[in-house]
Amino acid sequence: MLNLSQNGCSVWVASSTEGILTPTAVALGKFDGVHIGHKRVIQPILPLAQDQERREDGDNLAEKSSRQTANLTPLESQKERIHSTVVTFDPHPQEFFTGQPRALLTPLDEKVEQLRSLGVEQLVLLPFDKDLSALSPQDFVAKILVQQLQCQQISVGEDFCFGKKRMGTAQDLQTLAAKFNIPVTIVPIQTDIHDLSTNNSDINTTLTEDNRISTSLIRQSLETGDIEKANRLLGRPYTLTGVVIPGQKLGRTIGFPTANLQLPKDKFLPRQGVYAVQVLIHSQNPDASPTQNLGVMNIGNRPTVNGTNSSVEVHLFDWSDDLYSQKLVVQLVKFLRPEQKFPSLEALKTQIQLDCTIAREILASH
Ligand SMILES: Cc1cc2nc3c(=O)[nH]c(=O)nc-3n(C[C@H](O)[C@H](O)[C@H](O)COP(=O)(O)O)c2cc1C
Ligand SMILES: Nc1ncnc2c1ncn2[C@@H]1O[C@H](COP(=O)(O)OP(=O)(O)O)[C@@H](O)[C@H]1O
Repeated sequence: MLNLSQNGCSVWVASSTEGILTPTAVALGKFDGVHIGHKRVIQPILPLAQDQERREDGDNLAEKSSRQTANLTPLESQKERIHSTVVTFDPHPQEFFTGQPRALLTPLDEKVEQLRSLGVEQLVLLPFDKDLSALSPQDFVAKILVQQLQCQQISVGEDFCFGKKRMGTAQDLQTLAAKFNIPVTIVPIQTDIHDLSTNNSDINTTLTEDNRISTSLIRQSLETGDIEKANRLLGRPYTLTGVVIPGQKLGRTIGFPTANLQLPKDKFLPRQGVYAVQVLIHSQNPDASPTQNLGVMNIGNRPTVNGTNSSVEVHLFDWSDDLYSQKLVVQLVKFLRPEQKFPSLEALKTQIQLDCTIAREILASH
């Protein structure tokens, strides 16, 4: 069990159901990206929403809460607090079945940070293995949700599937959980309204799977460099978070020092090329607030200097201090151009100067 905390708030992260905070209100899913559709699924289990549901649920809930708090000392009633819990699978089920490592929009640390900012108290990573994948929907509900998680409330997306061969649907979950008096909220799939209102006049052709807000639609947008769309679907900027490591020390010789980022191995990278970015610099002092800066980023192999490996590097505007070992959170704003092989360092330098001018304009009006 890990307690990852920041700014005084923390998320309990458990890699099994042992020793977790119970009872729980559970949002179930993979939640890669924690996009706006995911947030709608998580929202009903947050403490405020739980209170509201309790108020709205009249007699039924009055009876339930008196059952929970009757004859309890304040400490005991605190123990009975329902803990908002996101339950997900590790590894990603697709990785388990294909054996192929899967790049993620939000590797663990980023997912925890997003959940923390939403007010989620606990993240349980169910080890996705042969045993878990073989559980029937009935057993999943009885053993995992009821017995181990002591679940009192559940929220899932409309397309949620669970149990052996993904046999159980969200409706099945509702029916099975009802036998244990556990209410299940089924959240409708969200669509990208921007595309519906701007792209097409024929509404029937646009109300397709293509407009569903999903992790794969965000991945596609990032792959094509459509950062505006990815950010819209995420409800926040797509970010690359890493620690600054040394590079070839060439940047400073052309007047554009670049902080090279070491990213988690499983981080999903957007299209290679140059971007306008906003950057949060976290100093090593955990109590200090991050500083916000603007800059340009290149993702690629640096063919001009015969680079062999892919790198992610950021040049910050109006900055000249050392950044080695610091944590940067780079927020992508706009894709500017693909990476190119220039005939000389001088030609590369001229192009980077132009990139900076364009990026400054974009970021100023952002
Ligand atoms: C805004 C920006 C654009 C870049 N564009 C290219 C490019 O088109 N082609 C290329 O080979 N390298 C490009 N680079 C990478 C440079 O080659 C790299 O920053 C330089 O070699 C310094 O590397 P170092 O940090 O290892 O010293 C770009 C870097 C930045 C910051
Ligand atoms: N404006 C800036 N943007 C990015 N890094 C900067 C800047 N000014 C100073 N630095 C520092 O210089 C380093 C980059 O210089 P560079 O010559 O490109 O070396 P390296 O190849 O090690 O990245 C960064 O890691 C950081 O410590």
